[in-house]
Amino acid sequence: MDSNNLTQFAGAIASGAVRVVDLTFTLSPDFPVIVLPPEFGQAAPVRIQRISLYDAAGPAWYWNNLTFGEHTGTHFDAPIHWFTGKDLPNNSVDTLPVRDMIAPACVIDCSAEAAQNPDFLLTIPVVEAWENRHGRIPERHWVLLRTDWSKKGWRDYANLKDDGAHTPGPDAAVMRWLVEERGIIGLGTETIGTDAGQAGHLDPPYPAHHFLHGGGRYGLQCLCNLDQLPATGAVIIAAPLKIQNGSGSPLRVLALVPAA
Ligand SMILES: O=C(O)C(=O)c1ccccc1S
Ligand SMILES: [Mn+2]
Repeated sequence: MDSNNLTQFAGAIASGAVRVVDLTFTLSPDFPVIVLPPEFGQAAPVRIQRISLYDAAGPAWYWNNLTFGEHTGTHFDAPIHWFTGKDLPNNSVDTLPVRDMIAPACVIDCSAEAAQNPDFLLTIPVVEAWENRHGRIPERHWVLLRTDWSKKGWRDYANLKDDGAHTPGPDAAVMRWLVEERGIIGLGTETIGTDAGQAGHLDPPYPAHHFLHGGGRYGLQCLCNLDQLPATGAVIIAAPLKIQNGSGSPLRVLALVPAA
């Protein structure tokens, strides 16, 4: 692509000919974070501690100290996050190839199924039916699972019951298939994890994490506004913080969408 095309692309964004859709929740102490069984370590809650607000602590400036877990809010999972990806090269947020931070996306709308069943699992037949309509999922594409879960409001977001969270996600067979047969770059979900809330009972447990990160692929969680994206044609910008040896990070996720 020559520099002229890139400049024209920037012009298309400025003119609105290419829409920029924000797929990110506001990072807030009020946003729910994943709750693991009590015997395990937990994500630190988001804390925003004011240092000064144009006051005696800082007469001309406003700033804060931030505390948060790598896996809080709308965030990115790197392969090092899971044991299956722990020995892969360039597997942390500070070492993964920057070219992987911009990639096209396929959006699979399972909002009706998730509305009927909070434990809905995406399967190979559901994806094959999507491919019959929209074409085969190309390599190095994100698969974004639209469930409209992000519209539930923060209070009901985790949908925690006595036996853990009940939220939709992929089954094990489709995760192995998407990584090994379709070569996706990663899976994005609206829910708190790329895995279903009850994924600990699947085989292998947490199959999205298992196969994505074992295959050197990535996860995006707590996305919103997927209903504003076309089934194909959007390009995702997802650049995690460059945290030393980081397993993931909160980030801004943007979708570039050709104006209709
Ligand atoms: O990656 C995550 O945020 C996530 O969902 C997770 C984090 C840690 C342990 C298990 C899971 S399942
Ligand atoms: Mn995560």
